[in-house]
Amino acid sequence: MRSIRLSFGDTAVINDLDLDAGPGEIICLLGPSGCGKTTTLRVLAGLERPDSGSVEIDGQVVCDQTVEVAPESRHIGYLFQDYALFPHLTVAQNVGFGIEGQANAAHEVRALLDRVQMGRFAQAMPHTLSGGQQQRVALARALARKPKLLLLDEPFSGLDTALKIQLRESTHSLLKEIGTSAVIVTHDAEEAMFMADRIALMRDGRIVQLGTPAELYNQPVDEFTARFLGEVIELPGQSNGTLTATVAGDFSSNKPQPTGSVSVLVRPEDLELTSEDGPYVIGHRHFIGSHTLVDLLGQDANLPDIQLSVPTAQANRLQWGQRVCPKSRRHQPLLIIK
Ligand SMILES: Nc1ncnc2c1ncn2[C@@H]1O[C@H](COP(=O)(O)OP(=O)(O)OP(=O)(O)O)[C@@H](O)[C@H]1O
Repeated sequence: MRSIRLSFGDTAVINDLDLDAGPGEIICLLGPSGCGKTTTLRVLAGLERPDSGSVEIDGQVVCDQTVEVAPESRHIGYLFQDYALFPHLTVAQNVGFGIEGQANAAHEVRALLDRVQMGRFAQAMPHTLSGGQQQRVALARALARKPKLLLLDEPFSGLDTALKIQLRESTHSLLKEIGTSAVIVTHDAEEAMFMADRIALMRDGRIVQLGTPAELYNQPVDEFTARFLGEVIELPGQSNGTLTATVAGDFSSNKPQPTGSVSVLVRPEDLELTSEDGPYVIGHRHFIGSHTLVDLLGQDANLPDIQLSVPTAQANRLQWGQRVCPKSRRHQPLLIIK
């Protein structure tokens, strides 16, 4: 899609949005509630007409100022957030809906249901299925017409954590096996990192950053991206423009930096705890298995408390009130901000 703009009344919901998905590529639209993810998906599907811009699917313009191809003629599959299965049709009829007349339709339906491990439920009615089973049927139905592009809106929301993890894995494998390009909407950064080849992080109807999960996680363009993708620790620092000194060590960056008093953002896993006499003391420890979360209480007014995940064996050797110092494993910061 190119230069897409869309307003509802006076409110601009999509602002000049460009997005491409390569063959077989999985793109995740990630962002907070209301940033325009679902609307972007609906524009791709033809369920919403943009005020300007164009949409092309597999080399064919399906929407611009003069063209408007109907949703059913766009060769897309759409997996709705609530799955939207037809309640009065069986599982097999749901999957076969729209391909009934085609040669081999029954065989295709059976093969798809087997692929999503729902073969033995072919004659079941949707209301008798669990949420996870309904999701798999809806996925099979979305794939039945062999779409050029598959659109999935929050495909794992409303499922419990264990099932979500299992379905993410199986959906990812299936999409990669079939090789369909897909755009997935989610507000869950971990889910986006798991599923996506590239993530488009959105805010206020714009893409803030587009890149691989590792690029967004390790080289965020701004504080919003850094915090949205994972936990961040903020260390106060003094910068001369090239080198920034903090309690956890010196940071240098090849990008221009602000000078004077700054904040250095780092990922918690880039800090290690040393028993060196430092400006923090040990506070509460929260055992969570192989690691323990340790509260470090800043002993200086401008040093906020932080929490680090420390191997439990090391954490058990720490004493309440002991002075310690975190050290950075890397000299490259995530970001330096004023
Ligand atoms: N048909 C509509 N009429 C008016 N406003 C709408 C309409 N559809 C969406 N909006 C508004 O557009 C904005 C973006 O909505 P959208 O559903 O695309 O966001 P989202 O990022 O998918 O959010 P969520 O994760 O909560 O679903 C929101 O402020 C929403 O209230």
